Amino acid sequence: MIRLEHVTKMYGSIPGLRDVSLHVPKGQIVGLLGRNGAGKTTALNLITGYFPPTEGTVRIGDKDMLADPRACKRMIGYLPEKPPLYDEMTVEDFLSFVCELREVVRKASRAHVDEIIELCALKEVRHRVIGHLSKGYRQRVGIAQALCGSPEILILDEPTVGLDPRQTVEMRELIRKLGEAHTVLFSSHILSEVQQLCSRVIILNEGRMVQSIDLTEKPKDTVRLRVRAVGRKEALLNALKGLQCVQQAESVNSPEEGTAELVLTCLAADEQGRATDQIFQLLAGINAPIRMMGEERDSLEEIFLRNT
Ligand SMILES: Nc1ncnc2c1ncn2[C@@H]1O[C@H](COP(=O)(O)OP(=O)(O)OP(=O)(O)O)[C@@H](O)[C@H]1O
Repeated sequence: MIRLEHVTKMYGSIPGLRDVSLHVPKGQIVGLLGRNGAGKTTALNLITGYFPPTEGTVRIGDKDMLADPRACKRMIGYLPEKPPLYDEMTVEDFLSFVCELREVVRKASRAHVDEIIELCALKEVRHRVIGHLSKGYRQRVGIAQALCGSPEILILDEPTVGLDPRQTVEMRELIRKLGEAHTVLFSSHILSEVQQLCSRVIILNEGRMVQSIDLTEKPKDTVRLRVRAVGRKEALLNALKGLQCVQQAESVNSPEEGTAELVLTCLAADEQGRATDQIFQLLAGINAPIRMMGEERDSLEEIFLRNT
C-alpha cells in the first residue's frame, strides 16, 4: 500500500533519510520506531507528500507521489506531530469544514461527521470549542480530521506523545480499532506501544532503516536454549551433542563455580519428545544437576538497542 524505494531526503547538507526502501502492506498496523532525530517525521512527511524526496520514489497504492500527488493524497489521512486544529471552532463545525475541504459530498457529510464522532468517542464534546479541550480530546479531534473523506491509509506522527496514562491507553485502543478498517502507519519511540499494536515494526536509526520485523511470525521450529549445569564443560558438551535434537552447542562463561553454561540450538521437538525434556533427562542421567535452563529470545528491546 505504501512503498518507498531508495528514498533519500537532504535538508541542505543534513540527511533526514538515507536510501530507505520499505513497504507497508494493505490492512496492517505498522510502527515506525526510532530515537529522536532518527528520521521518523521525515519519512512520514515524504509519504504524505508534504515535501518531495531528494532521491528515490514514494508510491501510494499504484500511484507515484510525484506524478500523481492528488490521487495519492486522497488515499491518506494524516495526523502530524502538531495537529492542525482551529481552536475557535467547535469540534463538529471543524470536522464539517475538513469534509468540505476533502470534497465529501455535502449531503453525506453530516452522516460522515456523526460516524467519525462516534468512532473517535467525541460525542460529549462535539459542540465544545476546540481551544477549550484537553490534550487527549484534541489529539482525538486530530485523528477525526484525518478520517474525514474515508482515506484508506492513516499516518499518525507520535499519536500518544504528551498524553497522560489514561489518555494513552484510550488512544491505543482507538488506533487498534482504526486498524480494522485502515492501513495504519504510526511513529513512536515507545517500544511497548509498538509491540502491543503493530503487526510489523520498522526501526530507523540516523536516517537509515536498520530493521523491519514481522511481529506476527509464528515461533520457529528451532529454539535457542541456555543451560547451566554442574560439571565440566567438555563432558557436558559431548553428552549434549549426542542428542539428535541438538544441532549446535557451544559453551559460554558461567558465573557459577563448578558449573558450565552452554548455548544450544535445538529442534524444539522431535520423535524423542521436546528438546527441554530430553536435555533434562540426559543431564539427570549423567548426574549433572541443572541450575538454570531457559529459552533465549531476542526481545524487540534487544533488537532495538543493538541496532540504534
Ligand atoms: N527542516 C529541517 N532542517 C534541517 N534538518 C532537519 C529538518 N527537519 C529534520 N531535520 C534533521 O533530520 C534528521 C531527522 O529528523 P526527524 O524530525 O525526521 O526525526 P524524528 O525521528 O522524527 O525525531 P523526533 O522523534 O525528535 O521528532 C534530524 O537530524 C533532524 O535534525
